[in-house]
Amino acid sequence: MRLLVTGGAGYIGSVVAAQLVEAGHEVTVLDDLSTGHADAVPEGARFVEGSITEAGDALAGVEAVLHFAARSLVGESVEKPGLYWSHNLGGTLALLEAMHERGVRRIVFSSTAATYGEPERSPIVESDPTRPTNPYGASKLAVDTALTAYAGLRGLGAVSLRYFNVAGAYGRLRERHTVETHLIPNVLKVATGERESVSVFGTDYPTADGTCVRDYIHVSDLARAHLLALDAVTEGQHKIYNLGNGTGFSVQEVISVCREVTGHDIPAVVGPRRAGDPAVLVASSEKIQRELGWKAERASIRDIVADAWDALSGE
Ligand SMILES: NC(=O)c1ccc[n+]([C@@H]2O[C@H](COP(=O)([O-])OP(=O)(O)OC[C@H]3O[C@@H](n4cnc5c(N)ncnc54)[C@H](O)[C@@H]3O)[C@@H](O)[C@H]2O)c1
Ligand SMILES: O=c1ccn([C@@H]2O[C@H](COP(=O)(O)OP(=O)(O)O[C@H]3O[C@H](CO)[C@H](O)[C@H](O)[C@H]3O)[C@@H](O)[C@H]2O)c(=O)[nH]1
Repeated sequence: MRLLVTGGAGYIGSVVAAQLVEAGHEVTVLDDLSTGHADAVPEGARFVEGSITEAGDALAGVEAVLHFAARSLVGESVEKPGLYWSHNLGGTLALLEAMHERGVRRIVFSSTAATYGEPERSPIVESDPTRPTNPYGASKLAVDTALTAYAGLRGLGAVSLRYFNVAGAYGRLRERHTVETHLIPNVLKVATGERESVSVFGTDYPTADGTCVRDYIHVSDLARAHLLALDAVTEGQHKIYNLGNGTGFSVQEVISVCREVTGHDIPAVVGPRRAGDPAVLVASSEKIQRELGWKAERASIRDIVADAWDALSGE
């Protein structure tokens, strides 16, 4: 298929773009490089530098869009909510209008566990309440709502994938955020000497060791789900799937695995809680397994950390 990948110079979008090229698709990447890197765009993909608000020309001849471009820092979204509403919701609405004008009727969208907010139960299923606790999650939920409306009103075919904690690397493609907030890359940067220690944000949560529990999914397994989602897009329907491994690991457990993998003692400094962090976020991915046949191949936390470490330390 002829595909447009927005945000394809970013961490997850570049891995999906690479897998799409490998599968024989004709890929155009549209990215404004606000947080991405031009050298992450895979060989074999066409690169257009620009914003999703001006997607017109990049959509020529395109059959489906995979939409990753977004602002995605929870803390920044609390400080600058307008930026998140305008980029994530406003930008996506502009993209949807441009798609409509060009007759592009299929989209796969990067949604997030942050749409659920503080969960009532674990693991989280797709029918659970969505009560986001920050503008980032709220803006992503608003896009999900818009996709449902466009499917009903205009016959758009949409699949939203609600990622939990994405980690690991795909060959050389790894997390390279200038402002890095995610746990695993920050812990590994201690092992490379880029940071002196890692902060543990709170040890008084109602979990076994007092630190937050998250569901880490390998970026390669996550990317593969997008290829399945693309095949599952049905015009007039909006389908939503969680994507995680169904197993939670605490911050302390992740740091221990990073110590084992790197052989570095990785000093950890206990600090206060980070605002807005739920204690436990674990996905039920039973729906995508049942309906699309998705199955994780690199589910172990050790493999996830080892691949991230190989990519980082190999540079
Ligand atoms: N990393 C995670 O754990 C995680 C979890 C849940 C959801 N997500 C979602 O997955 C998607 C990708 O996340 P990521 O971690 O790869 O982030 P990233 O910052 O590495 O990638 C985002 C890319 O989008 C580009 N971009 C941003 N705004 C743009 C715009 N207006 N026009 C064109 N390009 C633009 C950036 O330059 C960047 O290359 C995001 O939508 C994010 O909200 C990520
Ligand atoms: O230096 C750090 C970084 C993180 N943490 C902790 O590690 C856990 C994981 O934090 P991340 O920042 O790696 O990931 P989040 O769970 O905050 O965020 C992820 O899940 C969110 C859903 O709530 C969004 O989807 C978001 O895009 C996605 O990255 C959290 O308990 C956090 O407090 C630390 O202790 N120290």
